[in-house]
Amino acid sequence: MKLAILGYGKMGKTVENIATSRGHDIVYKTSDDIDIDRLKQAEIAIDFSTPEAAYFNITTCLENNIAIVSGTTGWLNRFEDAVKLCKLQAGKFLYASNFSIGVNVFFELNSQLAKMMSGLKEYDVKLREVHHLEKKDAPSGTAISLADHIIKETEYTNWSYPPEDSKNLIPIEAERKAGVFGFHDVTYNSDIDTITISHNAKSREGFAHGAVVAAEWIFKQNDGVYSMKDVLQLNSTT
Ligand SMILES: NC(=O)C1=CN([C@@H]2O[C@H](COP(=O)(O)OP(=O)(O)OC[C@H]3O[C@@H](n4cnc5c(N)ncnc54)[C@H](O)[C@@H]3O)[C@@H](O)[C@H]2O)C=CC1
Ligand SMILES: O=C(O)C1=N[C@H](C(=O)O)C[C@H](O)C1
Repeated sequence: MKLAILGYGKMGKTVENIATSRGHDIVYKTSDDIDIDRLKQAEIAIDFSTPEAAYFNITTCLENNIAIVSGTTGWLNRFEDAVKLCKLQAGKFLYASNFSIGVNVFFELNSQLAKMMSGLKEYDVKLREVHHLEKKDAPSGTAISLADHIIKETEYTNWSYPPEDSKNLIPIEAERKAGVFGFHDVTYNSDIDTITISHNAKSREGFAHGAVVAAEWIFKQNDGVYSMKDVLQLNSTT
């Protein structure tokens, strides 16, 4: 595939290595405003930019008939607008708060566990995420996805950050620590015991690999808005 990389930072560079090793051509990469003529040389774009830039990058791709895969977090207040534009333009758009296969398995586990815990009123849930010091947004996109998945299965109505002590809200704690690529855990606590599930990323390879696999997958699909669930087709009941 002829690929454009929008956001040539830590993730953009890891994507470049993996995409090149899988035989793709990087025809355009930028860490700044898009040059549309250069973007148009690509068949598909992968965006790992910033919360401020992502929406513009995604919509610019859709307006120019370039399929777009985005993993940028912290811009989702505009997600529905991007979905509308994708449908209007008959484009291809895939978003994931986390592209790693392990985290997508963890998402399924989290939903299953939430379903099991939903009737057990003696337990309270909380989420925790730890990331490297350069991360711009908090809480992480992955933590928000985990909270949204729990909300779907239980009586919790929303999440809180910074964490609030409220029965209806799922508290999310965020910590910034050197060298952490991405750690998430979900804990159910009662007076009797504690149940915790967690995921720890050992590098950025898993995120970048998943994003390139998602780009290869969407390249072969019809127009539409897709998620990693569509790509991975994990064998689950949720
Ligand atoms: N979905 C997933 O699996 C993952 C998502 N992320 C997310 O990806 C994003 C990027 O993460 P990192 O690479 O660690 O950050 P980074 O700060 O290393 O890289 C971001 C790059 O975007 C550039 N940039 C700024 N304005 C731009 C614009 N208008 N157009 C294009 N590029 C622009 C910056 O100069 C920088 O080089 C973050 O939102 C992060 O949360 C990170 C890892 C995995
Ligand atoms: O910024 C990061 O590094 C990461 N961001 C994503 C998020 O916000 O969930 C995914 C991963 O945890 C790494």
